[in-house]
Amino acid sequence: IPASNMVVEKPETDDIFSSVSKMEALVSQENAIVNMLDSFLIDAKQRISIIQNYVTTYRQVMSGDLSSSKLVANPVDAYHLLKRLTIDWDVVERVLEAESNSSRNALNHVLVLRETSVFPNSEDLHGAAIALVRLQDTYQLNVTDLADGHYNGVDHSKGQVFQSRRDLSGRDCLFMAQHAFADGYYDTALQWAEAALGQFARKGDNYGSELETFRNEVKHFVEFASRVHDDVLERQGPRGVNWQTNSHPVDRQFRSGTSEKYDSLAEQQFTPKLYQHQSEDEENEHYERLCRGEKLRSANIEAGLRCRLVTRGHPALLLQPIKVEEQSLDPMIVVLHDLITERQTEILRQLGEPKLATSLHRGGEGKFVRSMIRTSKNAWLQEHENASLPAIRHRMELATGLIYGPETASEYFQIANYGIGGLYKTHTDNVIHPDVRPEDQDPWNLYVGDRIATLMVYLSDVEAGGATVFPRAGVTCWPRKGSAAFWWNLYKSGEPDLTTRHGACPVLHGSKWVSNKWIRQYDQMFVAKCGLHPLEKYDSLLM
Ligand SMILES: O=C(O)CCC(=O)C(=O)O
Ligand SMILES: [Fe+2]
Repeated sequence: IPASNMVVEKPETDDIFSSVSKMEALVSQENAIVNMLDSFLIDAKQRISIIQNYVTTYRQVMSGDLSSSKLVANPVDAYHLLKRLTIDWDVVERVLEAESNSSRNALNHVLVLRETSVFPNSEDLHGAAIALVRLQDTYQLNVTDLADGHYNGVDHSKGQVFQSRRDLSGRDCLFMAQHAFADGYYDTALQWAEAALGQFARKGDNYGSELETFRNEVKHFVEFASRVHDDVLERQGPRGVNWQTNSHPVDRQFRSGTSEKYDSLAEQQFTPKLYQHQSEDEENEHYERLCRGEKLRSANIEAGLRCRLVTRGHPALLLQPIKVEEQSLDPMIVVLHDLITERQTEILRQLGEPKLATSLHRGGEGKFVRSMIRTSKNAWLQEHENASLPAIRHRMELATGLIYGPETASEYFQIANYGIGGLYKTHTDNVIHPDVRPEDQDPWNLYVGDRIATLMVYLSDVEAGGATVFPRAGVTCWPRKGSAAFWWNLYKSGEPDLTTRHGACPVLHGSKWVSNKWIRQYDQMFVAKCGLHPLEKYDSLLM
């Protein structure tokens, strides 16, 4: 198996939050635990009532100013005293013993589950908290509404509104505030802290804390976070690669002295910077705006985009043409509607599901790492694993005019599933890196060439969020089950075309599945020929 087709190493303890598919397993897990606790509770209540009876009877007998000598003077009472401390006490003792066995059993049951099957750990909880903080920020959700479990979809024209079963408590909001702060969202950290007070004042918490104590906790956090907020704003400005603040300082005194400076900073308006290099920070800004569905291109450019049916005169396509929607002409990015059938999307998902492992991406030293830059799980499928796969591949070949068959021509099907807030920050799909020496490149990549093009099929709809965006090209593709996005990663000269840098937006609601097919350069030499000019580009689909 070529090394590059297997970039996934299963981490020793795989997290759960990065895939909705894994999260689903937790639901039945919790159900089993609660059923067990339920029967524990029924028995326990019986046992508690026996103990309660013992105590109540004693208190009844001893009520008033009854002295010990009076009690034992009465033969019936004396008899009862002896009975309580013999027979009755035996029963209570057995009940207490049963109680401790039973709670130990319940505990063991959960401990075994924890050892042997999917069970989240604190990393998962932090992952989920960071995901929420980022979703709020990316989609500019109202923090107070979100604390109430209430949020709008991304596409405002659809008017979708989501409501969760439970809201966030004051303490949950403070937890979010701390995560926002640690992740450099100094502005939203303060909003979360404010929401924390609101929620706590209205509903208290489950742990019995006093409002006053909680207020103090929040106050300390806010004082510290505000100082850092103002300091960062003063020194570094309101926004950078890994921090953001409000436009003005929180501290009023600080604000009044230097207000003009901040006013002018706040007035700086966003103007799209397309088809050219973007700094990391600019790229992020474009990414987020596109994720929210903002249009960054002129109406003029969008007016030139067309839909077409492609047949290439091929019999199979005459019967079932490819429905092409141009998303961008330069760079060429197209969506192929209904490329594969609903049934085929299900097959790909089902085959991928049991193999999902946390996605890795290339980190600083060229090593594959897992991080919050790519939060999803993925799996690789070889064609022989299912009889439907060659047919899917064949349709892809017809659609794009490229060669997929031999091991050297395209990679296995990669199946990916995104979890809560799952995303993949802007990147290129290229695997040959211009700044890495040839001897340090993966020899397989040098042998078969770079990923000349990407064909990515959406295997699910996504209720909200989860678009694929191209910050330099100003394009947003919305997931639709069975449809695919196609673009070129290389110029005809073989140089990487960085205008197709792209990313996956965080999933706001739902579960997103995609399947990637990466086509390698050298086997395409007779169908995707090289050009004469270094910046010459390929046509959308090879005709
Ligand atoms: O999921 C998406 O929308 C994009 C995925 C992607 O770019 C990748 O897997 O390389
Ligand atoms: Fe990609």
